Amino acid sequence: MSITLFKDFQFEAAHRLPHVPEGHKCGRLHGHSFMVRLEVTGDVDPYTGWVMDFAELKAAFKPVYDQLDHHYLNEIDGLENPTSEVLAQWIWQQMKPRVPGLSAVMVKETCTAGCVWRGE
Ligand SMILES: Nc1nc2c(c(=O)[nH]1)N=C([C@H](O)[C@H](O)COP(=O)(O)OP(=O)(O)OP(=O)(O)O)CN2
Ligand SMILES: [Zn+2]
Repeated sequence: MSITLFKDFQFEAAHRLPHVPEGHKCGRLHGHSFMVRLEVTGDVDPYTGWVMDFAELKAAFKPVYDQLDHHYLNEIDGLENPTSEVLAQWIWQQMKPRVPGLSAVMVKETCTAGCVWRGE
């Protein structure tokens, strides 16, 4: 039985979007409490009753979290234009080798805005 689990993370970071039109508010340096949701899809182990331990997923995300939390995203390799869309794909690239069952990465910049990357 295949099922999708998720775990949410929050980190604080600053960014600016260098390719927005002149005068756009997001061209200025500002910060967000970013929310990241990692989804993992797989079979439920009949003995443990889970796809994977949430704690294992948290441990796998820790090195990525440490790169992002309280950092200026534009200074990170691959995040020179740190839109939600770019960040979701970047997190996917970091996490997929660590978590083969990864099926989606959601990034929310605010309570009302974000995106979901489901890989290729
Ligand atoms: N498709 C995208 N559009 C925008 C992104 C993005 O990453 N992808 N990012 C931004 C800015 O980072 C901005 O900080 C967030 O945008 P917005 O939702 O407009 O922010 P507000 O909190 O001000 O939203 P309101 O609902 O108007 O209060 C912009 N666009
Ligand atoms: Zn922003």
